[in-house]
Amino acid sequence: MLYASGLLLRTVETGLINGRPDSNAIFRAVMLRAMCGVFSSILQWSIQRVAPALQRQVMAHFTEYMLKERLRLDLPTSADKNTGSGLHVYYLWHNFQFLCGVFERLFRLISQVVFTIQQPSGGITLTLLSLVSPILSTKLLRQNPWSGPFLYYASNLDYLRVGALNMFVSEEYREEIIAGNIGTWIVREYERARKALGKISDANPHAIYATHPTPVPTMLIQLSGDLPTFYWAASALFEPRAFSITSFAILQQHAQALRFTVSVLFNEVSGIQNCVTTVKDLYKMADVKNKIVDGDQPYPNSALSSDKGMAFELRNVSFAYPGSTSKENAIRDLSFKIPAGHLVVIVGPNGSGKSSLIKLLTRLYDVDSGEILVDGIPIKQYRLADLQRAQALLTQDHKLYPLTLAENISLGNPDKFDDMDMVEKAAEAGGASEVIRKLKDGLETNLNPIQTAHANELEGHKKLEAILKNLESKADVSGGEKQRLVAARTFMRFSSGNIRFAVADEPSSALDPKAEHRLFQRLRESGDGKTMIFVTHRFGHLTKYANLIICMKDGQAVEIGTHKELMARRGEYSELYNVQAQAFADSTM
Ligand SMILES: Nc1ncnc2c1ncn2[C@@H]1O[C@H](COP(=O)(O)OP(=O)(O)OP(=O)(O)O)[C@@H](O)[C@H]1O
Repeated sequence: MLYASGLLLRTVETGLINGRPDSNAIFRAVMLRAMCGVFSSILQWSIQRVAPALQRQVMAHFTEYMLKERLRLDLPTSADKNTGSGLHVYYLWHNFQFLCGVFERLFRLISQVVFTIQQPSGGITLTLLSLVSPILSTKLLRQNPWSGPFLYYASNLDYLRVGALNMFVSEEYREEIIAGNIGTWIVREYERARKALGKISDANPHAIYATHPTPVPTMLIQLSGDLPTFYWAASALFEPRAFSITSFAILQQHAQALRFTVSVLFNEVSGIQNCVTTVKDLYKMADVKNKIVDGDQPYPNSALSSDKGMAFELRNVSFAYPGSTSKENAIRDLSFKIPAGHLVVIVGPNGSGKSSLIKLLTRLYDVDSGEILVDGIPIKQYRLADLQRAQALLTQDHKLYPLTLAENISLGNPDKFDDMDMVEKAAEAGGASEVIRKLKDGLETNLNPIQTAHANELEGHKKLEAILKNLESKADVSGGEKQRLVAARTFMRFSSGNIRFAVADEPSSALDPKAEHRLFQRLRESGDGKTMIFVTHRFGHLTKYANLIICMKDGQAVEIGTHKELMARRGEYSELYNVQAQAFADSTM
């Protein structure tokens, strides 16, 4: 287009100087310019048409890649920040678009340089002069703190207070703010902190530090941008015969276009580095090795494993969560044995290490020192998939998946995914049948559907409002009902017939006493005499079935034995037990 514009100007100028404008030549130049315009529009339109399809394919490819790579990570590895967990597939698409843009600008630069160099009056000099301003601005702006790596943080306590108090507008706190009547306090405290902050700027650090202390760099950049004009003025003085307004206009156009393209490309250099880093991070995901190393021994071991389930032995086991800032280990020098088929109850105060112990026994984490043996050989020697197939774990943290309830329960035993009879039996065992019956769509209800509706300025648009309301309406259940549904998934897991070790880690915190009693009873029945561990704070009715009670405190097993033995000892366990028994004794008075 630059070439066509130049040609048109020159043809018109020649015609004016000769006094006989060449209408054919002018027509051809106009047509060339117009065709360039048409071609450019078609090109842009095609890109807009192709881009969404390309975006879909690129994003679908990388979404699947990231899904696979993330799902294969174990717990300690996925907690590590260097596993590409911060990557989002949109970045990849943007990077792709960005790189396409860089190539486009490189092509543009080459064509602009080629045309500018060919200009009759000082094309090469002009090309070089056009580069001065972008180079200078890159050099001068390098002093700007934001062009290199940086980290900034706020340390002003009043500023942090203002930010924290501002968060109270979130819906999350509404109920407690109203119930606790703390709205007035929040506003008062906000005003105090705001006043204390005074005139200290709370603008973004970019805005505060972006400007240079003197105007000199900006002036230099501006003047260097005018170098092609100065050059043209000088050549008009020294070489008046080569001087013409047309050549000035053409050179100006070329110089401006060139300067702009080079500036944009220079600014994009750091972006290219970021792109390369992102792509490297993406492909590094495939190289991330799981911290929990798989073993090669099959489980069950025909020579060692008992039909009664897994037997455990812990030898001087210690464990701290990776990256934990706690001064104490979660588990400290723990040693005990659980014979196959035993029903074990683990009790102890909050933070005493009960759940951490379960995570080690189910090999969600590895011990830091010491050893755990399963059926006589180190747990690390078994194939992880075999161990996982033989375990059923139910905790209070387990979540409902964003799928239908039928699928939520079915996934306890993916081999019997479509077996609705089994799903219904599992729901019954988990105490969830009643919950499901109450829901309009029953087992087909999705309690956590992904939301895709997007609306804007709907006020007054009754029809659209009604559609949105319908789209957004979703069923909800109580905390205890959710626990029943999650428990149903565990009962489905029992139906695989492979379970040799079952754990229930406080799965009943939100259940009413009757439901809790029933859940424990059904779990014991489904456990079918295999090794089973219950972690609970309300252990009264479980103790009579327990072969072994482990009382934890500060990451250690302070007492191990049967209910009778531990009560006779009058230690930690009997104290915990008596507190609960006392409550019942008092209530009968
Ligand atoms: N993911 C984690 N990262 C770091 N520390 C953790 C993590 N989970 C637990 N801890 C710490 O490990 C210690 C033992 O926690 P654990 O959850 O095993 O206790 P618990 O006996 O199950 O407690 P509760 O009865 O409250 O469930 C606690 O000090 C806790 O703060």
